[in-house]
Amino acid sequence: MTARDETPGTLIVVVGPSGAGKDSVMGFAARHFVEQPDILFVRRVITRPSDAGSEVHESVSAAEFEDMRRAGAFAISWQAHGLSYGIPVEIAGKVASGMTAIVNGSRAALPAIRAAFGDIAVAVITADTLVLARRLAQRGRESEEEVLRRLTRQTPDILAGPDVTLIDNSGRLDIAGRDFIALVERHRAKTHHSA
Ligand SMILES: Nc1ncnc2c1ncn2[C@@H]1O[C@H](COP(=O)(O)OP(=O)(O)OP(=O)(O)O)[C@@H](O)[C@H]1O
Ligand SMILES: O=P(O)(O)OC[C@H]1O[C@H](OP(=O)(O)O)[C@H](O)[C@@H]1O
Repeated sequence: MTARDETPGTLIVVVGPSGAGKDSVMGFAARHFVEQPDILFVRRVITRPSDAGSEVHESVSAAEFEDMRRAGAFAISWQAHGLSYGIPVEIAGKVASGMTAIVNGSRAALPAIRAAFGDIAVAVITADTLVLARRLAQRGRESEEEVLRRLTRQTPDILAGPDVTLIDNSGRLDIAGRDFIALVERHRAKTHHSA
């Protein structure tokens, strides 16, 4: 019996290079699944000001983040780009109770996320390198230097694996968004069948 058979819900972890459109694709799906009680878009805790970017997150200071981490507030936490990110510990219980939870993850933290949650689904959002560069420059959230660091960030190769689905967002957002919605629906159907 696999962990998926034992766990009614699924954690869908969205990863991919900076600028590929993880937040945009998740936002598209969140509008589609609005008021669906079994679908949860996880609000991350991040040491980033709340007015930076489109992601709705809980913004905390570095000291507050460390206090929360020590108190066991996170199912998993990681660091990247000089920031700390945490997934609230309550999410594990919600997945165990049958919800389909969707979170913006990290390629580098995938092994730790798998270790914490067991059987997960991974959605890799990709886009051509030139598209990434253009989008990050246009978004304007980071300095030119930081954009360059993001474009050249070295991460483990996670494109293969039975739990991995690739979604190309080089083109229109609604095309990638619908592919992602279909992925969520597939996992949701598994939950309903095992109930
Ligand atoms: N399909 C698309 N077509 C045009 N612009 C897009 C598309 N998808 C995303 N964008 C834009 O590209 C920029 C990067 O998107 P987004 O912030 O969603 O990426 P991300 O993968 O979450 O990046 P990061 O990891 O840096 O947070 C944003 O300004 C967004 O509006
Ligand atoms: O490069 P990898 O390890 O995939 O991801 C590192 C971090 O970068 C992105 O965060 P942000 O929202 O752009 O700050 C991701 O969401 C992740 O938390």
